[in-house]
Amino acid sequence: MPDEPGVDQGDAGVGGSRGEQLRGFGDISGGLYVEAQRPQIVLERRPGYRRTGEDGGRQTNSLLGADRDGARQRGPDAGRRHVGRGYLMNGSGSSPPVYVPFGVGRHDAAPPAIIIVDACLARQTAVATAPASADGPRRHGPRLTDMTWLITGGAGYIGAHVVRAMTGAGERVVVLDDLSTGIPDRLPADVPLVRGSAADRTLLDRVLAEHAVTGVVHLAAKKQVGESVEKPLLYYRENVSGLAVLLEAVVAAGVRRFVLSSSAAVYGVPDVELITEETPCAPINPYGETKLAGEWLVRAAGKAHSLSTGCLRYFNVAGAAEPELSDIGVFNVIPMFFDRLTRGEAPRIFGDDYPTPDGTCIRDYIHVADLADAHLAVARRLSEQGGPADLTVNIGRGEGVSVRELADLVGEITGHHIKPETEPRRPGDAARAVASATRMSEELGWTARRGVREMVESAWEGWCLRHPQALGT
Ligand SMILES: O=c1ccn([C@@H]2O[C@H](COP(=O)(O)OP(=O)(O)O[C@H]3O[C@H](CO)[C@H](O)[C@H](O)[C@H]3O)[C@@H](O)[C@H]2O)c(=O)[nH]1
Repeated sequence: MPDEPGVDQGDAGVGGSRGEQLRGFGDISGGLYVEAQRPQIVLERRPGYRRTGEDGGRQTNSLLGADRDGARQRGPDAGRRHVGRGYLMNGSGSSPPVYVPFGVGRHDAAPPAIIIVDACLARQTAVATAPASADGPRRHGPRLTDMTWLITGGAGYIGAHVVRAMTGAGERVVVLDDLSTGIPDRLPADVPLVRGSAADRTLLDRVLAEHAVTGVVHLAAKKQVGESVEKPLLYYRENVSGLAVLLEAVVAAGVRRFVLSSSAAVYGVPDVELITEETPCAPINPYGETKLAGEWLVRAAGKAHSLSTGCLRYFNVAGAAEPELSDIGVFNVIPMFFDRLTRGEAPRIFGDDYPTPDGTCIRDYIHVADLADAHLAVARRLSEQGGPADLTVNIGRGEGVSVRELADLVGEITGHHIKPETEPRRPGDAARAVASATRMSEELGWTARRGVREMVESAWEGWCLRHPQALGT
């Protein structure tokens, strides 16, 4: 094993059968068990993770995450970084690389850790500390989940909130984002970011293996309705063909959980009070079509390849958990109102002759932080043994708000009381699109906690951060 600057080396036991010991790196082909005598094979001295792709180059023969000196740290971080996990790679050159996902307890506890590895795919499926020895009880390390989630599009507006929710709940994540609209600064410093396309098979193979990914949350996609009408081929390529490439990589890597970001756009313009997951899907634009085709693809792949899948149909997403994470696009009604007000212009209401109480369209707005929590709930459900293999859920609040009501609230919160102007209807708008959110609450116990006021307030804070002039106009 070559020395790397700043990297400590230890002993590894890698066995062709349980208990057989080798030193350093070994070939585990055919072996069911890997037993690490001193789990800290190679630890980065600096805390946090190395980044790949963007600035880190290839990672070989290194563990991710732990800072060996962390045990002696004081303060809030003390002891927190002692979960060593990562992978070993057989880099002999004579045989294909074998990746051994690797998880251990606190290194100061140093119990021999038994890592059970799937024989075919060398994928970690469980970690347990060794039984108590004769010289006293062993200290058990922290329970480790065996999941690492790849979040594609994790540097985007919604993706960054998903990253925040999942890492906040103790999940291990890695982000893949081409940064076409994503912003690296949205991510916590210790979340690995790989820059690249979620449809790049070579990159995907590497990332899935190097990070020992066990589940994928796929958010990277094109998402503008109008653009999809002008560029349907681009939307089908990105949202459908690209998804097929990702699923091929996922299946080949033996990843078993897949969560897809879908949209209420799959329903089209149904004439119902509440849209349930059983409401027929009839998208009216290429964006909605690609989301529906993506769902089909995911479910079919799930059935054929034993993938547990979840498709989340988002309704109208708004707000921000922190101002820095807010949406920078001006494609939806709330930022479009802010934009007009900031320029001293009247917000526009597209149509006030709909068959609704005040004549304007009704939508179901969902706070992005609630939406992110819903991803966590679905991801965890898929991780549970016996969880549904195929879950399709609306993510909304089940409450409608009209455009006029929203305009009034925006005026109140921003202090910009410019009377909205009414314009002709916008083609393709449904009079009403409100979710039935009962499946999420009944099956997963998830319900949205934040209301529309909180969405507008937090969105406004984020807007003012980027448009300070909005406060002065
Ligand atoms: O300046 C504006 C902007 C929008 N609207 C109205 O506000 C409502 C919401 O419009 P958005 O563009 O914010 O959202 P949509 O409901 O059209 O679409 C959103 O929800 C869809 C799912 O139904 C898709 O997910 C889509 O990507 C997402 O933007 C619509 O009635 C629209 O006509 C206005 O009156 N004035």
